[in-house]
Amino acid sequence: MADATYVFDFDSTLVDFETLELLAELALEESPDAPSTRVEIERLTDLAMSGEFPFAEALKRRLALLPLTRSHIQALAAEAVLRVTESVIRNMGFFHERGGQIVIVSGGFREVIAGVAENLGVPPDRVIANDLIYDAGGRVTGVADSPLLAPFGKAEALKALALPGPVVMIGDGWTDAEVKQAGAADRFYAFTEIVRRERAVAAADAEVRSIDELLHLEGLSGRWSYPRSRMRMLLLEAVHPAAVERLEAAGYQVETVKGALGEDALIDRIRGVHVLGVRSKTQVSARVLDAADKLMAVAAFCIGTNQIDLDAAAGRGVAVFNAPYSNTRSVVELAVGLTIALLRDVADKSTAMHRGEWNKSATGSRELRGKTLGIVGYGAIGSQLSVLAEALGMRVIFHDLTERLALGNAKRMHSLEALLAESDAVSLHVDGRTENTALIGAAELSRMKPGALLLNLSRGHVVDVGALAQALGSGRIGGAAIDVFPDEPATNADPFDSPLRGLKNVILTPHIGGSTEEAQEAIAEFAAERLLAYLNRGDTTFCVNLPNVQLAEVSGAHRILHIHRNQPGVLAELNRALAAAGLNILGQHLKTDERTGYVITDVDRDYDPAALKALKSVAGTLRFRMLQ
Ligand SMILES: NC(=O)c1ccc[n+]([C@@H]2O[C@H](COP(=O)([O-])OP(=O)(O)OC[C@H]3O[C@@H](n4cnc5c(N)ncnc54)[C@H](O)[C@@H]3O)[C@@H](O)[C@H]2O)c1
Ligand SMILES: O=C(O)CC[C@@H](O)C(=O)O
Repeated sequence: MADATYVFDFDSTLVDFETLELLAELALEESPDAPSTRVEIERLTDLAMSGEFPFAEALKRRLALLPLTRSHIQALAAEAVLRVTESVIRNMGFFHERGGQIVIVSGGFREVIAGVAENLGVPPDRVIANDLIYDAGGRVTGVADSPLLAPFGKAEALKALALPGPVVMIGDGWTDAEVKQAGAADRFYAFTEIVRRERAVAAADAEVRSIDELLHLEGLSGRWSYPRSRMRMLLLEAVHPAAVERLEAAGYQVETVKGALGEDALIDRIRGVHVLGVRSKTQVSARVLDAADKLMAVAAFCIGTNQIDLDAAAGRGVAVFNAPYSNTRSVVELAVGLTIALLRDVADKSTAMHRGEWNKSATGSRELRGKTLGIVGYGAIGSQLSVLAEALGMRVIFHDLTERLALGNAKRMHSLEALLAESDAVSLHVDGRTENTALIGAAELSRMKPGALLLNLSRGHVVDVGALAQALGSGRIGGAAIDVFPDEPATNADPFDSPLRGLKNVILTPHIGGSTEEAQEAIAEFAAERLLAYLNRGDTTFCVNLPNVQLAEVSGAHRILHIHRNQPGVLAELNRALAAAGLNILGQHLKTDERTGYVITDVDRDYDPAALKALKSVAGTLRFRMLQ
């Protein structure tokens, strides 16, 4: 199919607008009738594009409605080069390499199209469009007579060119569908990246949602790479819309679900999904991963990744990402606020006021200043809390399993027991590894200072809540602020229960440590970028279960990504397979961890797809994919 001629429509195909609608905006800026005129122009455009009204007549009527001048046309031409469709931008290489095989045919205006055609490498004599006529004052008075204005105009104009090879027509409108119907094209693809017109889709050989899909169907993309718009992303747990926007803008298909899904429900939904996005509630177990026939990556739109079976994912070549710092500050601010609220008994006093009770008393209320805060887990959150607490006048001690830099005057404690014995308030910020289950149980609570406070904003299983309820009930512990629970409801509609309900000086929050607008937006942007870097160029920076490799965009090459079990001889066998496929290696990178290896190989453009299949059978292969 390499010798085909590719004929592209312009409006809503190469660019993301309809010419006359944008001209209406420009020309009617000052007009009091602008809204009604715009509606009429949109109506005529839709009628013409869906084939319900003759194109030439619709063009004439729309032009008559607008006080158009040369400067409006020039302004639109300048804007058009900036409004090229996302998937056209991604596939500039195709347009530049095959400019001589491409024709642009449009009922729009040559002056508007010329700059875009030039940028795409399409020669001026391969642009078929209308020429505007101006009067002496530069006002548009109509369009020059051309075959485009006759019935089946595009088809007739193309026939006159006697194009070589099979002719492939790509466009969003009915006049594009007519090109094949009138015998001027062999195939018609309904292009729906910008607008989906049912009548054109029904008449098409296939619907393509992007240029990537077109190239895939025409066998022109790297035959192993997969068009983005066919890649399905499933984002659960009300991930912030900024992520959806970013991923859709990059050409991927995104589905969202508000709450978490249970294991069986997720197993039902995961088939055919290429990327899964979760927050803290959805358990991505080995069973889920077994059912995930297409899964390439999982993004945790949060810090914790204990809800994901990281080893099982690595064993299937599935990359897992998170957003390790985007909500850190939000958690810290809440921990500080909760400590003050506990020291001043704010929650109980407020509840009493709501019942109509006035209890002005200082008894038991204390300042933060001078108190000792014991931080368990001095990672990103713990160390940031240390800085803020010290700035508020607290004395900070901490305990961590690994060596951590003590910030400010914070003092390291060599055991949890020593920390518990000295702290007025203990704040837990350990990670969610299973070994941390019941890290704070009855024995640890009994080692705390009488009346001390406990805060848990880490993971629910870290505290034995039954033991805590007893210690609070007996007055041994003076108060607690708990944000995370062993059993958390999957959605806001599900009920919540805990032995901590109803106890005095206990503040319960619904796992909102990281739930600020700032944090959720930052997480969405960070995690979406990580996913795109991995999908589009193989970059695994910040991946939590595969070796981290930072990679630049692929340019002038195909990139082969090969994830394998870390066992002897894989690289040698891979390179033998590449040599047998006749591939010239332009660059290669291997990184391993104790269980997995990741090889990135950039090869020159000429390759035989059949021979590449051998790469899949290299012993130890977990996953293999090709970028272009
Ligand atoms: N409540 C929320 O909404 C919310 C928001 C974000 C993060 N989190 C949770 O907060 C926790 C901390 O997050 P982070 O970003 O600081 O993680 P981090 O990985 O940067 O830090 C965790 C620290 O805990 C230490 N640690 C682990 N087990 C320990 C133990 N038994 N004793 C002492 N130290 C131990 C680790 O060595 C590490 O330094 C995680 O569990 C995370 O899931 C909760
Ligand atoms: O947003 C969430 O569901 C979890 C937030 C928090 O626990 C995290 O790990 O970042």
